[in-house]
Amino acid sequence: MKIGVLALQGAVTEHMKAIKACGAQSIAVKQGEQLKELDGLLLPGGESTAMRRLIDYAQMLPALTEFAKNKPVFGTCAGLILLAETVEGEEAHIGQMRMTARRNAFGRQVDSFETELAIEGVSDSFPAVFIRAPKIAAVENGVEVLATHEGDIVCAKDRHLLACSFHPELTGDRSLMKYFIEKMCSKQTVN
Ligand SMILES: NC(=O)CC[C@H](N)C(=O)O
Repeated sequence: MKIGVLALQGAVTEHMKAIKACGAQSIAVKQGEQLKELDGLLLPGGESTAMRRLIDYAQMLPALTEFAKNKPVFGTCAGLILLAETVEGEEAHIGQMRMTARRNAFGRQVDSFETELAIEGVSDSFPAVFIRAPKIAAVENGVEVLATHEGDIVCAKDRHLLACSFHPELTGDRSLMKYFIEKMCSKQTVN
């Protein structure tokens, strides 16, 4: 199994390690061409505006959008924002996941926090690290809410697309990455 990590900016190395720890091959993706060989793609946390600029510079947006239409993609934090069909107050980016993202919904960098979350079908107590995290302000019909934090949606699944507000790569708990790789990438279902 080959899982790519969009490697233009953000928490790339940690995700590459997490993918390897789940028994898959991890590939640092810097060009659209590389997407062809992948079974799934991870969009890391970082800064979505910076990532979008680098995506445009590498002319990758059409290839990323095409990939996300029918292949498994997991967007974490800034990656969630890239995946969202609607981003409050700004243009969408890849835009394939049927939800609305609200950037920096949990405050500033100093308001970063860690909490234990119940994630449906994944874990009863997942250690979730929130760093200037977005929340999922709304989901459309058919999108499964997998986790909430104090009423806010922080993890959801839309067909072959998965997104979470927090940084799953920053702790040793690999259960969410395992879920993505084993349950979502190995099937290769096209809608
Ligand atoms: N840790 C993160 O990925 C933060 C996301 C960042 N605040 C953004 O809007 O892109």
